[in-house]
Amino acid sequence: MSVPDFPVVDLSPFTAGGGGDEDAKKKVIRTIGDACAKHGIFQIINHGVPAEVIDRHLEYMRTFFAYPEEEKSKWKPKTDDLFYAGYINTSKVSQYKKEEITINHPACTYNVYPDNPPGFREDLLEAFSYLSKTAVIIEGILNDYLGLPPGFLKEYNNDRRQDIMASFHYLASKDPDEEMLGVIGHQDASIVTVLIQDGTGGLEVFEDGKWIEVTPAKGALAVNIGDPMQVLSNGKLKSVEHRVVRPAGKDRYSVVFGHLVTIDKWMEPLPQLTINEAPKYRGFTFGEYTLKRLKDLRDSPTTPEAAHTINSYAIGPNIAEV
Ligand SMILES: O=C(O)CCC(=O)C(=O)O
Ligand SMILES: [Fe+2]
Repeated sequence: MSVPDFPVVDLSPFTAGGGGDEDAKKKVIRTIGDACAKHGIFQIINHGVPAEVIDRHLEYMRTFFAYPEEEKSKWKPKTDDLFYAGYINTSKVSQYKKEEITINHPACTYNVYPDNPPGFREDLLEAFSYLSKTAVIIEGILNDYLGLPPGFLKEYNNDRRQDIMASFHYLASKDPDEEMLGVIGHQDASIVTVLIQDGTGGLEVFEDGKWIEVTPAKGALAVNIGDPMQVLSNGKLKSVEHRVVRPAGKDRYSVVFGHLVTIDKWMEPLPQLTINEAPKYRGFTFGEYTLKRLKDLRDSPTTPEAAHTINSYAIGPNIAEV
């Protein structure tokens, strides 16, 4: 089921040469902020990432993922650490029928870049750079929506080295009885996630007790709020629960850009936003939260309650329902 009211926002007041008029900018801030408060997700057009860059990256992905396993496996992660980059086929190690190539910020020492197809490395870095710029714009918009001092979030989150981009290939399901989920329901560890979806569909969010499809709008990127933003905003912005259902008989390609904070960062509801209301979360480091989540990913907790989420830091009852 799809819902028409996840807004598709025209970001051009912020991307078309930067000289957008103030009223147009205010309108965008209000629409995006309200969407994040209500749904935690929206789509953007005129987002500053050229269509050629998106198409080229998707084309590179199709070529790369069509290679035999032994070729792709040349670009496996360098280490067995919880933090990794490179090629992984998750369908080999879990029920998730997808494969992925992940790069972290170019400054990251454990990045692995495929040489094949030629130019893929440059393409990955180009896509990373564009998606990062879009994420920074969205962070600034949320800063203003929350009434924070100009540039406050940019200053707070001024180290980009933990940012990550994962390019996914979801394998088409063939058997009607096969598990259809590509990614189970979860909330992201990002401040914001910027997502390229091909036209296939399959992204769903959990709202009002049901799963609702986020139908890809033409030329649009999807953007969702992650846990750290829900904590910093004291629950004003919603870290949306979402999942991916593999469309029957069709391969799906998507690119997930996580605009993160560094692991040393202290997370708690911002003082500016807890003047008139009590904090809903206790403080924690991003590192502690991330390590516990990555362990969950590896060890698959047997019940949803056992999984590490921001609710583990909630103060007071029923905080899950913000
Ligand atoms: O592939 C997608 O569309 C989204 C995947 C996702 O939610 C994630 O990797 O966090
Ligand atoms: Fe996600």
